[in-house]
Amino acid sequence: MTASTNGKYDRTPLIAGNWKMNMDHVQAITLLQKLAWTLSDARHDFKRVEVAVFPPFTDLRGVQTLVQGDDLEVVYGGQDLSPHDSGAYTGDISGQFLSRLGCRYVLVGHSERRTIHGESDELLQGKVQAAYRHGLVPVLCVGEGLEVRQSGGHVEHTLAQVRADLAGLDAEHAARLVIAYEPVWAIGTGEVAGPADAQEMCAAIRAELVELYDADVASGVRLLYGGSVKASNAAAILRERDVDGVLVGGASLDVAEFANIVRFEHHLLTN
Ligand SMILES: O=C(CO)COP(=O)(O)O
Repeated sequence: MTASTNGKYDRTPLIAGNWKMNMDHVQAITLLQKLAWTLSDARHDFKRVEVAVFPPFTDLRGVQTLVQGDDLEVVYGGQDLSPHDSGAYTGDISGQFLSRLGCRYVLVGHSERRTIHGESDELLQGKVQAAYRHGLVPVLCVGEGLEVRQSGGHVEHTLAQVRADLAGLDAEHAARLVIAYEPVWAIGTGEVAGPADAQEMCAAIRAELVELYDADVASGVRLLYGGSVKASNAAAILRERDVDGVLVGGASLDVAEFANIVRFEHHLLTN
């Protein structure tokens, strides 16, 4: 256990807000400023619980300027990146650009990219590698759809994604990885996987990382849960042993709600 942990976790919890295709660059500044004020009023300790936001690409320059100008401790990342570094890839964004904008993280393989844009595991493998080439930490998103869940194949399905997307990644890089388990049936639906479901999958992913790498690597990787997370259910999910954070969609657009998720420890103490 290190000084930066919260006393219960071996890994610093990460509370991340995926804004998806919401908030233009003007709205983004207002949202982030309010979030920073709210957390500062609450004396949030960002070293104990890390806070990250994933705004649309067009917001990132403004976010960078605000974070640097006001010395904010919120970190940020891109929602996607190209597997390539530069060239004739119209509409794509290089990890180099994200890195230059001060991003710490980048989402890779969000289910909306996998389904709407048909992103394959082969492509995602290239994106994971590209993230590391540019000094970004990938937040690799995995998870099953409703049919797979109903057939009981959710663990094997999700682990197969982990294996495929991490193929060729060495232990040194893998140790810094973040993986988000986001069951597709629980995203934006109000359906939330129970804490036990989140723990089941996170434990299975951690065990898979022991197989793929070793126990040291596996114990350092942070595993998040995502899918209809709100202030009212976050604390129970985050209490689970292998769940090290949450990736929040809709609720991250509401400052008070998101701030309460960030302050889940407070809920653990008071509820
Ligand atoms: O996809 C998600 C986060 O990446 C989850 O979205 P919701 O929290 O809106 O269900």
